Amino acid sequence: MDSNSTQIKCIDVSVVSDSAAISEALQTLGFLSIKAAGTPSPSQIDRMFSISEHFFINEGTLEKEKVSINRRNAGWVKVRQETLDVAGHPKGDIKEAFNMHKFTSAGEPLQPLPPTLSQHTSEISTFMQACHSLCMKLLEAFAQTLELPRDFFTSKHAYERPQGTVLRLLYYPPTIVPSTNEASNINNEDNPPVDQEGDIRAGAHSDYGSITLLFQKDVGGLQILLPNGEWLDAPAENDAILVNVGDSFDFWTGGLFKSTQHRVALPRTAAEKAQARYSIVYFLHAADDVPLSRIPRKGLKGSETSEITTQAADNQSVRARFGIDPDEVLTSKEWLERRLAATYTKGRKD
Ligand SMILES: O=C(O)CCC(=O)C(=O)O
Ligand SMILES: [Fe+2]
Repeated sequence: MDSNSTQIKCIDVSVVSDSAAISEALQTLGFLSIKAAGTPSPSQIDRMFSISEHFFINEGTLEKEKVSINRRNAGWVKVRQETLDVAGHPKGDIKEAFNMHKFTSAGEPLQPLPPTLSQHTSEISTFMQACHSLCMKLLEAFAQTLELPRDFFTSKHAYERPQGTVLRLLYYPPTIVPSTNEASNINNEDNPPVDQEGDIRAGAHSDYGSITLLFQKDVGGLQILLPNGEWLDAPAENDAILVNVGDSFDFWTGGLFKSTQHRVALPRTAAEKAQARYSIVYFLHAADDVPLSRIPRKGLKGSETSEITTQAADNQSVRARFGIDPDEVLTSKEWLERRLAATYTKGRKD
């Protein structure tokens, strides 16, 4: 195990009751890695990567454009359409994405899907439900960690309540044309070619919801911002699911659980530049009307005992980073809409 994997706390989901380990991970890095999750199973994850690759490589641009990203955050995102770090990388992320809202409990999609995805609705639906159950297990463990009732967080995320939860397929194209080693002018003539110095695959950001499950395959690039300002390279481990908490937990816990910034760097060596990167993300969001208000402080184990932790938490909290007044309470939906409006500077469909 290299030093970077040791910095990311690894827990076995069957012992998810190890609340001390979870608590420490969420209060320091905001990320943890889980192995042996059981569900989604390794074969389900593999299948989702195949489905994703088939969509990004074989689906025609016309079909993709028909399902272009809309204001409900569903659909296809083209290269440079989303700008996660507007200040640092304003030309837009070098990635494509496809966002799917949760399907109905009967497995029906609630948005139009392109042909390469609509032939797999049943597998996609099962995968989403597996991701959701894993998130519910984690939410129960988080509640336990905070000495709150077991269903304190799960009740805010019931599968049938309207919410911003999405399954996102991500494709980061190669940044050079392997045969010529020239910068590739990625699938989109109106875009400038990739600039090795000034571009990024995904700009620095924190996630907006409650829990993020990240599935990676073979190719690294994810970097996590450490408290000392350095970027930690997160290894791409095919058999691990990387879990991080998003802004909602930061709001709920007053910054005690970290919604840590992260980014996906451009590949560095010629061999890496010629490679595409695929990842799959499940973004869990609380139901639309759930307020992102501070949860009872007595539940925040550690917050009274360590003043330093609390101060550090407050300084880096989402409220502090975005200059949000301590009295302003947003709902889960309002926060999501505010963040999306800031990052889709080039527009979305209605
Ligand atoms: O692709 C990845 O590894 C991370 C993507 C990410 O952070 C995001 O989409 O929020
Ligand atoms: Fe993210």
